[in-house]
Formats: sequence, C-alpha cells, structure tokens
Amino acid sequence: MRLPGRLSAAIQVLTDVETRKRPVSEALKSWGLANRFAGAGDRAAIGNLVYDALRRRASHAFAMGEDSPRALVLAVVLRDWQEDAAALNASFAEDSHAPSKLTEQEIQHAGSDLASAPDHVRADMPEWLAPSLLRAFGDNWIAEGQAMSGRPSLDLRVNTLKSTRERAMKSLARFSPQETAISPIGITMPAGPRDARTPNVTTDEGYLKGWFEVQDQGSQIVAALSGAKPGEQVLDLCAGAGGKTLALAAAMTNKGQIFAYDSDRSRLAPIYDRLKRNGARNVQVRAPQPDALEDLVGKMDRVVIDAPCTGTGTWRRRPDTKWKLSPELLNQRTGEQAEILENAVRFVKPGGTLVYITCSILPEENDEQIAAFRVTHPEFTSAAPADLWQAALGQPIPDGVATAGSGLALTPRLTGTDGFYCNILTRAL
Ligand SMILES: C[S@@+](CC[C@H](N)C(=O)[O-])C[C@H]1O[C@@H](n2cnc3c(N)ncnc32)[C@H](O)[C@@H]1O
Repeated sequence: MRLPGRLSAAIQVLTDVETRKRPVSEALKSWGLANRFAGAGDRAAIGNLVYDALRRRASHAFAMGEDSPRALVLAVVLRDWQEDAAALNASFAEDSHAPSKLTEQEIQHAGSDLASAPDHVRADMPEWLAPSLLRAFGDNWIAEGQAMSGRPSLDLRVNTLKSTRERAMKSLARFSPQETAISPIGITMPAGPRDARTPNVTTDEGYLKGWFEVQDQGSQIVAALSGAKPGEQVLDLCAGAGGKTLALAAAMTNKGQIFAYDSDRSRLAPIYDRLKRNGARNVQVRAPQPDALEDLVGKMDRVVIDAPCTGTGTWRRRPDTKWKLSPELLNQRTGEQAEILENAVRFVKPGGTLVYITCSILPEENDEQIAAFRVTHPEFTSAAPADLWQAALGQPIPDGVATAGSGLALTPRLTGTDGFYCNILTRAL
C-alpha cells in the first residue's frame, strides 16, 4: 500500500474506534483480518497514524477546526509528518484507495499555530485534569502534557538471573539497541519517525531464553527504588502478570521469598510461564481465595503495592484512554488504592517497608493519596527521595523527580520514561 491507501485505512480504523467505542488495538486487529493483503509495514504505518492522531487529538482538532477521524489523520501527516499538501493531493489523484482531495480549508487549517489555543489544548490533555496537573507540575504542566503526547521507546529489562546487558544487546544487535540512561539493566530502542516499525523482540532467541523482558524503563526504575534485597520476605500484593515480581526476584538474586498475589485470577495467570522463562525460583504465587495471605500478617520485610490506577502515565502507549478517563473512574481508583493501602499495612512487620507505586501522574493517586494515608498511619515515614535514588541507581536524582510529598515522580519529560510514582514508607519499630 502507498501512503494514500494507508491514510484511508487509518481514517477507517479511527472511525471504528470512535463509533464502536473499541480499543485501538482491537480495531487495528480487525482491520488487518478484513484486509489480509496488507503487509506488516502497512499495518505498522496505519497503527502509527491512528496512535499519533489520538496522542495529539486536542491540538490536531483545534488546528483543523474539527475532531473527525479524517481531520485528525490528515493533521498527523500534514502537521507531524510534514508532508507537502500539494504533493499529497497529486498522489491522491493517482491512487484509487486515496481519501478525497484535501480542501483549501484543510490545508490552511493544518498550517495554523496554537498560540491562541487554551492551555489544555497546547498540553493535549483533557480539560478537566488541568487543575490536577497544575498541582502536580506547576507551570511545567503544559510541557509535561506535550512530552506525554509523543511516541514511546521500546524498553527491555535485562534479566540478570540469566544474562548480562552486553549479551542481550548482542542478541538484539540488528535493532540497534542502546543502553538506557538511568536503569543500569535496561536496553532501549527509541521510537522511529513516521511509519517506523516497532521491533518484534519477542521472537528473538534471547527473549525465548529469558535474557530480557519488555518493560518500560520507568517500571524498571520503580522496581529498583523499591529496594528489595536478597534474603527478604516480600509481598507483591498487586502482582498482575508479574512485571515487577520478576524484577524483584532478579534484584534479590533468587534469595529470600516473594509472595505474588493479585485479586484477579486472570491477570495473574501469565505469571507462571514468565517465572519459568525467567528462572525466578524464589516466588510463591498466591491465587486469590479467602485467607490466601493470612499466614503472612505481621511478617513481611517489604510489601509492594503496584496499585490499580488510571494509567495516565502510560498515555503515550494507550492514547485512546486519555480521552476516556472520567472523574468517576478516577474516584473509583483512588477508593481502591486507599483500601489496598489499608489492607497492606497488616502485613508489614515493625521496621518493615511499604512500597506504593502507580503508573499515574495525577496527584490524587500519588502524593495526595499518601498524605491521606499518613494521617491515619503516623507510624509510617517516607524515605528521602534523593537518598533512595542515589542508593538504587548510583546517580544523583534528576531535577523535578522528588515530589512535595517525599515521593518520586517519573515522566516522559523528566526521565524519558512512562509516568510512574513511588513512595517508600518505613514502619516505626
Ligand atoms: C498496575 S496493575 C499490576 C501490574 C503488575 N504489578 C506488573 O508489574 O506487571 C494493578 C493490579 O492490581 C490488581 N488489584 C486490584 N485490586 C486489588 C486488590 N484489592 N488486591 C490485590 N490486587 C488488586 C489488579 O487486578 C491489577 O492486576
């Protein structure tokens, strides 16, 4: 397929996402099934167009004067990919799969700047979140929003139980891997421009041997900050598919014990295969059932809460969710987090540590959640962010990462990662 056909396909997929309220990944998959002639390169390019349209939906719609799938997709090629309008129209004329010709108005709108746009449009963020983002980032919130609207890199965590970064990078040499800037065991492949494809690393021999996992550098950093040490008793209370569990097991060099629990059996299910492939042998999976964790009450050196959250920190990867988040859902998540924190306390032994993590950039789920927790639990004290960072990562904490509430905030702008938050609290003896 040439670009005109890919644009038509992207408009079709985006229309499907909008009208049927489907996740982008699902709409792309069903387009691929219905159009089997399209190759992997076509599917990647169409995916890029759709995701880029959604990443910058507010600013594209403002410039184009409308929010239709066609306007958004044309905005991507004209505003982001800097395609020449006249050349595009010439290529449309020669391609029977092309969208209809660009109008004079569309061409003119695509060139408009955002000087007069409201702040939330320039930030490409939902308007109702502006006060929260201002609280979290002060005057930098627009720049944070803009960084959150770019494409994410593909990051891998080297599994130090089985390999070294050097060996894993050799295995992936054809993708030009680079070392991550902060995580000492991370590998990154920066996102390419325009129709670049994301490398498929899961068919690599190194992956099949368990040398590395796909894991955003931000997730690797919070796992390192959680400070699990060989020999400890650790409860991973929201283990899900085990991304953090695997990182903790490697940090503990398979010594001590991790209890991996999740209230949702289906989310936990993939952990068994992943543990095997990673050679993680100090993990006991606790399936959800009454009293599943009662024997651990008061005994844990460390309880890790990788809390259910709005996922606002991952909006570069799932930009459709940026426009679906509602105040009701945010309220629901903060309620769940408060309950989980309360439950987690029971397991932390005196002098033990509670690790609270979200992949959110919203203060309601981060500093404000922890501030409320500390009112009812004055026996917990947050560790100093700068000391934690230096000890875990061997470098000084970057500007802006330490939060007012003694947490640590990662963002695309501050650390070149997905958005994450963590707060490490120690229980008094
Ligand atoms: C952010 S995800 C975990 C991701 C996982 N730790 C990883 O690194 O791949 C949050 C998880 O919390 C789980 N969860 C939600 N409510 C819970 C509860 N009350 N107790 C335990 N787990 C819960 C969800 O099922 C979900 O898997």
